[in-house]
Amino acid sequence: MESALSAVKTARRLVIKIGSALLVDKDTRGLRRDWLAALANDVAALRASGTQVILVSSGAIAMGMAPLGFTSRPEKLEEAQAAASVGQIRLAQAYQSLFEHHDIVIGQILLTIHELEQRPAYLNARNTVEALLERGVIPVINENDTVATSEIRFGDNDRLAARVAQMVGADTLVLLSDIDGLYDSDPTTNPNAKFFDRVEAITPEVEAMAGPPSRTTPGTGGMITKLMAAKIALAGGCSMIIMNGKEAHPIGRLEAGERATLFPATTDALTVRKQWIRSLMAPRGYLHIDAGAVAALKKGASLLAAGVTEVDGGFDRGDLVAFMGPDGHLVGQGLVSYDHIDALKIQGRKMQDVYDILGYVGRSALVHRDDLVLL
Ligand SMILES: Nc1ncnc2c1ncn2[C@@H]1O[C@H](COP(=O)(O)OP(=O)(O)O)[C@@H](O)[C@H]1O
Ligand SMILES: N[C@@H](CCC(=O)OP(=O)(O)O)C(=O)O
Repeated sequence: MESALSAVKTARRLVIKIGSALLVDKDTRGLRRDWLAALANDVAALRASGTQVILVSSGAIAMGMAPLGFTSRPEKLEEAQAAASVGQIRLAQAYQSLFEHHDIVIGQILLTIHELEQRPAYLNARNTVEALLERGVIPVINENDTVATSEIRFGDNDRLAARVAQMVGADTLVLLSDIDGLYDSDPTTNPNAKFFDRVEAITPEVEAMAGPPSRTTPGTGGMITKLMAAKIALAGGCSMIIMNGKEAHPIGRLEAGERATLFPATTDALTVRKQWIRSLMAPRGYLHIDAGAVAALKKGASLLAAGVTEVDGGFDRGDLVAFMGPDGHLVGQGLVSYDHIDALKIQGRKMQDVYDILGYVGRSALVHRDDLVLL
């Protein structure tokens, strides 16, 4: 049976969420520099073993409090946003300088719900993460607190991390928290609370264990937002782990047998994605493809522009298009990487020519193999 450790060890793509309470000392309000340096070590080890790591880091508001003279987390949105503005730049600086010691280049991405829910912003964000990972860069993601208004704000980074995990098709999401996992009631108030090392489903009974959101600690979410995150992650085919990250080297500690709560996914991210693509019913366009392309798709390849003989319809990048074989039959469908104007220009052409034709290099295939299904 999958354990929290194997969910980390076998992940090709791992999202690690770092809560505010870990990064910022609750008494001094300063950065826990040694802790972050040790985390950089863990991330370097994961990367060396071939795991792609994406970090979702809170801490902007907490880091901006001391410089602005706030002694508690500001209640007013504009004050929290001012703190985030001051704190985020410090946070990024800290990541940059501490990860540099391990020859790790980091890239900052600040997201709002908009980018996670609306195409083509979603596709741009996803492609940026892909481009960073291809180059060995560790993306460090936070909510863009300074522009997100209250109605469209996550506020906690648990759900943001789960949406990111879903967006990048991560296998496992690790929430590093100030608590080692889920108990049947809040263990900070009930010393007899029972710990779970595995939760198969987020039932109403499980949700009732989490209690209301916390507002007292440097973090914001409490256990309930972690369970909401688990629902999002599991729906995306991503397993989730809650573990205590307070002590240095949390990932190393997991390897040494430290306990954690695992929410195991019952399916993988790619299967979920393919099921979703299969369920889509309204193509915005048609790509007529030759016999060679049909054979390549059957072997699991991406659809290259070279195999396309005709482009029909007015579609945008990311829209659903259907593939028609040489005999006029429906072969499959997928999410296209170019809009119809550019697709028309590159149809039948080799990918090497795409730059000359379009003046930019898009994704290497017209429809990537992860974005298509045969019907
Ligand atoms: N059933 C529960 N199991 C574990 N923790 C719980 C539970 N109910 C409430 N909590 C509280 O949730 C807190 C974790 O949330 P939070 O402080 O927001 O963490 P983070 O900063 O990692 O986002 C714990 O410290 C604990 O007080
Ligand atoms: N984006 C906010 C995150 C808010 C926050 O503290 O989230 P969490 O650590 O999930 O409780 C920040 O950087 O301050």
